[in-house]
Amino acid sequence: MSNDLKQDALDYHAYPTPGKLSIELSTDALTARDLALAYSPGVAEPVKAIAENPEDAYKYTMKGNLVAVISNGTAILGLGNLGALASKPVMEGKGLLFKRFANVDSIDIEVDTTDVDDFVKTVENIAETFGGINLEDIKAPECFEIEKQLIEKCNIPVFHDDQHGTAIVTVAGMLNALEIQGKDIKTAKMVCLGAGAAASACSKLLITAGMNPQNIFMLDRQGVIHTGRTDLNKYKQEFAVDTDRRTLDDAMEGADIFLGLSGPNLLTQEQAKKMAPKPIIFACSNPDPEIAPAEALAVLDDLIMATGRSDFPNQVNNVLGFPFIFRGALDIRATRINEEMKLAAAHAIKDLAKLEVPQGVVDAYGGDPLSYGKEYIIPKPMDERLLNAVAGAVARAAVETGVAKLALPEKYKI
Ligand SMILES: O=C([O-])CC(=O)C(=O)O
Ligand SMILES: [Mg+2]
Repeated sequence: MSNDLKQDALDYHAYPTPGKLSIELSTDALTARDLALAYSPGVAEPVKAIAENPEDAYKYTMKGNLVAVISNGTAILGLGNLGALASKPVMEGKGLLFKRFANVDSIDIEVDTTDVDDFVKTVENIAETFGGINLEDIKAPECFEIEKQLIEKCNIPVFHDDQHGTAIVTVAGMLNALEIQGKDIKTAKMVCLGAGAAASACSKLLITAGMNPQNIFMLDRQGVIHTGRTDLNKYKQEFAVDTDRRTLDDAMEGADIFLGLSGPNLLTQEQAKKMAPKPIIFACSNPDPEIAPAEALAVLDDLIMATGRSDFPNQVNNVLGFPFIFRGALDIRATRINEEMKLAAAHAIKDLAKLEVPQGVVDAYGGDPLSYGKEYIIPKPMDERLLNAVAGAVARAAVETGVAKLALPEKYKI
């Protein structure tokens, strides 16, 4: 990152007040009567109503539009385990995006423990406060167990964004990239660098979308995950393939797709050059990709290149997913976010990229024309159509699969 950007980023967080969020009142609190209603004695009435009927919490409190963004800081972006407190700017950032793009209120909670049971117990005990729980930047493999247990214990949606948000957006962008390059997902060969939360979820959703598991070479720090390895946990074992390829160099030979969900600068130009014609590189490590777009494009002129960043074309980042997915889930009071809802979100994002781009979006991104193609495989986060398209798709899928407690709102009917 340039020194300018670094200092501007620190200033952005420091001024005009520290951090990126604040809490506003949503009712009048001007008169003595207002206070008598808002607090003692009036507050006793909603208390009694909720005690009698817990669903009334949605009617009388902010629960229904409130998401908790919860992390323990063990996998902050692609930066690694920097602790709970250091994750707070990212979690506040997710809150900013929730509010800015989908008018979802959120509060970040940094839980200072690396113990799975401790983490689950903490979240379970506070879950009722919220309409949904967005787990963020928790390292694998703990994140898998944490999410599984919390989904079982909570009757509100629990969603690990780095797994499913990233997977939904990746599948959306990948289907379009494959189409533009004239490749078939059923035969495309992919190298997935990284074997953490995002890598595992992206690979699974790509398999659901048609990719052949035998065509995926996943690599962790030890190299290709293959059936001969004895050091694999059960989550990595799912991706073990019978191959004699061992290193990233071996794996890249003839690959159609490179999907990076690992760390900065781990793919060289020499390795990129080994790919098949018309390759696709999604270098999604944040903030610094596995290979810089300029470096990759310098050696592969027929490449489709995407990163997780907003300052390059093709931003494949979970910001295109989580605000709208929760909007849809909250609007029909979903009890969970199931596979059908995830796939519906991916297809909604994919399809939106093919529509003409409104001038407001073009202007917001510097004025250069944007149309479906190599440098525009996925909509821009500023595209206001995402809200209705993705939230609506999620809400409809929830109703169809029987996990919605409310009827489909008029605005989502098609
Ligand atoms: O915050 C972002 O830009 C995307 C994300 O969830 C991550 O990298 O962990
Ligand atoms: Mg994250």
